[in-house]
Amino acid sequence: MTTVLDGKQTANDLMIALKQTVDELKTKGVTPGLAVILVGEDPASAIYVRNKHRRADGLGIRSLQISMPKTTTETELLNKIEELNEDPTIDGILVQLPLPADIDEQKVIEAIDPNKDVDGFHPMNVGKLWTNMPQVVASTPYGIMTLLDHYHIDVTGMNAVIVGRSNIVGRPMAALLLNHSATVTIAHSKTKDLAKVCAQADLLVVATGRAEMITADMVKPGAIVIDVGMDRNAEGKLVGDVNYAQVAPIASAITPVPGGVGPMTIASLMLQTVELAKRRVHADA
Ligand SMILES: Nc1nc2c(c(=O)[nH]1)N[C@@H](CN(C=O)c1ccc(C(=O)N[C@@H](CCC(=O)O)C(=O)O)cc1)CN2
Ligand SMILES: [Mg+2]
Repeated sequence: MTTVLDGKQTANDLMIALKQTVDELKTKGVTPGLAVILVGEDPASAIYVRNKHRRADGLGIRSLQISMPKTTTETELLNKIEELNEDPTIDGILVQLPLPADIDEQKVIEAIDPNKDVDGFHPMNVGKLWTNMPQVVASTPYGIMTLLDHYHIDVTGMNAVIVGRSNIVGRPMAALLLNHSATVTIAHSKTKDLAKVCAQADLLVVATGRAEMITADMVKPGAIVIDVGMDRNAEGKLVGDVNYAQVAPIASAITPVPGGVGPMTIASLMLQTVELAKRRVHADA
């Protein structure tokens, strides 16, 4: 029997407990504050930002949604970040990616106060993660670890293969799995004999952005398969990077798309915003 790792349900369960924590923080005079900046009109980004706002709202987190036009200059964006860095009511700052092409993404990420960098993308937080002293961790890999934990899956000693080397998913995923004592391989578009590498995996995490590219022959029977992809297939249907129909029957556990990793990404953002806000209680005490 294959276990479907239900990210939607898990996220809902976690948010019930988190609401209590937020309520407790409020009795101590701290309302967690999250600022989400969206530059331009990318329709998918607009949906994700709206979903983040809804989740925050439901928890009682103060969520500041800042929409800036696609004509925004890099300087204007940096000034806005500076303003939020200085705002004591804001615990977490996030700039929705991707940014318009004429804005330097790395420069923007590095402008965020590392202590408010709720996405964990700032080099200081990346460094802390890779030295196994994580402060804030990228939401998608953090959500995947939380989902595995929720299903009592211990990755210690597992052969973990990650397909994809992005700063948002692949790299931080590798660091987290290594910190949890998995044996980690990062595969990517230049990897030789990808099918053979994937077929060695006890845990396969796929984040390539290529619709249904992981087929049954690339998966070891009994493997745990985590699909980070959100792609459209030829019929325009939302699918993952894994061919679910082929792979689900041979996997021991698998995430669906939608309803797997995506909801956990947003849940992680909420969990870490509240963690950042908790430090305000200690600072004020
Ligand atoms: N600053 C950031 N930008 C981006 C991040 C990020 O973590 N920080 N990640 C992605 C987008 N993303 C969150 O921002 C995100 C994407 C998708 C989902 C989600 O819940 N997906 C649903 C399906 C949605 C659909 O129907 O289209 C699911 O998987 O069930 C949540 C968050 C890039 N940018
Ligand atoms: Mg860019």
